Amino acid sequence: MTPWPRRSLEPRSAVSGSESARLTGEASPPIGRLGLFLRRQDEHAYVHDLWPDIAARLRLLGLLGGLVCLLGSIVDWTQLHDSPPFFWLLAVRLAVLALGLYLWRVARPGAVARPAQLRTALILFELGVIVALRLVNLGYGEFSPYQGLTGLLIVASAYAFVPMLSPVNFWLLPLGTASLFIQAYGWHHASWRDLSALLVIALYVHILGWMTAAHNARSGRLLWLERQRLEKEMRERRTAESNLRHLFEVCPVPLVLSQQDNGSVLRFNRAAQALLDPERRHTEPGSAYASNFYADARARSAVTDALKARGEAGPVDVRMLTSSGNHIHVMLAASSLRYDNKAAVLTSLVEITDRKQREQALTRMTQTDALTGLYNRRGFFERANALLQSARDQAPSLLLIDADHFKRVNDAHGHAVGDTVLVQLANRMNAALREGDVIGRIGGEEFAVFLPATSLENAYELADRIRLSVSRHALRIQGLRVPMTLSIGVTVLQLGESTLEAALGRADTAMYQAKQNGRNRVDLAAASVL
Ligand SMILES: Nc1nc2c(ncn2[C@@H]2O[C@H](COP(=O)(O)OP(=O)(O)OP(=O)(O)O)[C@@H](O)[C@H]2O)c(=O)[nH]1
Repeated sequence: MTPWPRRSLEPRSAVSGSESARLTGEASPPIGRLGLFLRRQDEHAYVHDLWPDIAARLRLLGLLGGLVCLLGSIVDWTQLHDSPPFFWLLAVRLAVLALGLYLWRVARPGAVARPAQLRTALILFELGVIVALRLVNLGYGEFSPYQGLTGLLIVASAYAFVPMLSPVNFWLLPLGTASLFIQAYGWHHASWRDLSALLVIALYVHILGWMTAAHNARSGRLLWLERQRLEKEMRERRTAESNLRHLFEVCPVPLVLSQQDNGSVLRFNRAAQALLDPERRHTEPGSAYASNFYADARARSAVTDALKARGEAGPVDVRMLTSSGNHIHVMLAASSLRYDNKAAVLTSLVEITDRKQREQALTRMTQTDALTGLYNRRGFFERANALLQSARDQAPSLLLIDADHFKRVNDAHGHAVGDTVLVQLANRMNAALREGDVIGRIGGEEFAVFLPATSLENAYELADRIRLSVSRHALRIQGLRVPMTLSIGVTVLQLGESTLEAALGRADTAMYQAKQNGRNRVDLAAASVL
């Protein structure tokens, strides 16, 4: 007999709410004292669902029980030979076999699950066995304690083995034993001495049997409810997952799901595929890496660092590279999550290339001198100050260049020619510069040049080259020969100087000094020694 936890030995009040609800969620069907569902439709669903197991046990019971009952005829023969009681007992045993076969048929392999029919067939078979046992006692015309013990053994196996499908199954077993005692005492006049020992065993078998059967019935039903709940949860989870997957796919915002550890792309949604991989080169999971799509490694590591530190990054504007090699601008936001039990990153992208280009065009406009195409004053200071902040090992130098007697050009040839002179001067200066130098027109006929990592000596040489390139070859404008000269002030910045202002003041003084000293000159700022 199966052991069970101590608390289940005590008869229970109906576990309608608490336990089954705790195990199976709010709306669990109530279970009664006998471990059966209180509602018929719940019992029906339970048997229907566990049909293969329940039917297998009952068809074995029907077939074996019926055959064993028939085999009892051999014992009848040894007792009764070919007397009339032998034949009517044979008829009774055949009837029990028929009921057993009926139970087998209802529960046969492949049969349609019919819980109500199965319940009836089981009750009929049990009734048949009880009636047959009583008639055997009657046919033998005597009562022996061995017959009583055999009956109790059958009862004990029934409690342990037969699945209880209705309260009738519980009541029939003690009813069968009670009928045995009534028959033994009332019909066969058995002595109380013989019956008392059997009565103690019978009470023990029935009390233990009821508890075992009720415990088994309850455990089976609770397990079934738990399984139902889990299956429901799984179904709901699968539905939620499929909805999410669908939403992910059709979401108009480009979304990329990637592994956090190596950046391997697990999935693009349609919009992200169209944006980052228009030629659909990476349709298989793992065939692309998120890092491939960043145009700027620094932006990529900023996003990665933020994800590691806070679990999310952005929104931030990032330049990206599509799989076809085009640069695009996106506003990127990313957050860490778990996917397939691994750390993953969901990145959303909003393309802002047009906006960015408009912004850049606008910025260029506000930073550019419309006449010469050089930086204007604002643009020059923004660019040069940015370079100044990043100056590390060698200090930069600054030139301030002013056209000499420019007013005379305007006066002599008109403003339009003056404009062209400014453009040609800008071109000549530009031609003398290296890549990385920054030149701007910061006043009417005044230019500034920022020379990153340039010594005063080199800056002086460059300034003089510029001066000579203008003074040695007069400008030619619409057939006019316009000789021009430049006065240039030169200064070097100190490492650690945070703005250009002081340096510009020094260069301006040096340039003014050059004017004073006769123009067409390069002068160094005071305290600057070559
Ligand atoms: N054509 C033209 N002239 C300009 C522009 N901006 C400023 N100017 C003129 O440049 C001249 C500057 O004259 P000044 O400040 O007296 O200087 P300068 O004649 O070059 O004499 P010094 O600087 O002392 O050598 C003025 O006549 C301005 O009108 C411009 O964009 N186009």
